[in-house]
Amino acid sequence: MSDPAAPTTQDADVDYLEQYRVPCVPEVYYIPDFITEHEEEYLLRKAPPQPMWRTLANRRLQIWGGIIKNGVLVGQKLPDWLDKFPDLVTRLRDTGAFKSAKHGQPNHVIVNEYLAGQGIMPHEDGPAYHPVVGTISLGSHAVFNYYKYADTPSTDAPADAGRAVDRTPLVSLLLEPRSLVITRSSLYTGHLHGIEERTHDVLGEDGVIVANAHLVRAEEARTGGTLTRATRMSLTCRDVERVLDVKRFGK
Ligand SMILES: O=C(O)CCC(=O)C(=O)O
Ligand SMILES: [Fe+2]
Repeated sequence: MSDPAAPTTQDADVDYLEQYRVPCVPEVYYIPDFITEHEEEYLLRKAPPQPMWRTLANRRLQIWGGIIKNGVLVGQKLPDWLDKFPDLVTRLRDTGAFKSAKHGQPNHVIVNEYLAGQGIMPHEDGPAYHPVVGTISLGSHAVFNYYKYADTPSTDAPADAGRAVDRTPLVSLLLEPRSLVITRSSLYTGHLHGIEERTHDVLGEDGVIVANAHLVRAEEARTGGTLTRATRMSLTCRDVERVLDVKRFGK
């Protein structure tokens, strides 16, 4: 079993993140083995309650931490499997990545599950979130792409409302099982992100050059080769700044 790469509180500073910095991309950090195999197994097989899945055309999802209405989170306590075992919230806080966020740690988690061949269209996430996103991958890898708009953004145009997208990714990252990727940059605001619907990813010169090649476990990212996708579950963890406290109504 691999050890988690999570830091202890005393080394929760910029240096911890620096070693995981993705070169040539502003403020993106890739941390392999952020969670253990045991934790991964628990999260995949036991944790997300079956009745909570919402099935969409190309993935299914659960949303934890509350509902966002008009940019305000109607907050609900995160379940134990996100903040006790595994203690993901504390571990994410201890990376230091959320230091500049209002609550210093995530309060909202989207769980997505993709079968091999499924993905998510290029999109923007909206303004409710502080521009720090922590994404944990479980069960399978994915190639995560950032895209730019094909036109020059006009300052008063609403985000992605009918604007053409340049379908050649600006940057691609390989997200391996048990890894964490932290994005704290303009890549989340003013750009789009997505995952192509594929059963296999060809890496290297004949396929995708990933910007985090030297940080990943898979040799294929450096030497070239094909990775076969399986079912992937992702946890997209964020700090929603504006929270309506409804403790008195809920658990
Ligand atoms: O599965 C992922 O890593 C991406 C999920 C995502 O972009 C979203 O839920 O908005
Ligand atoms: Fe997204």
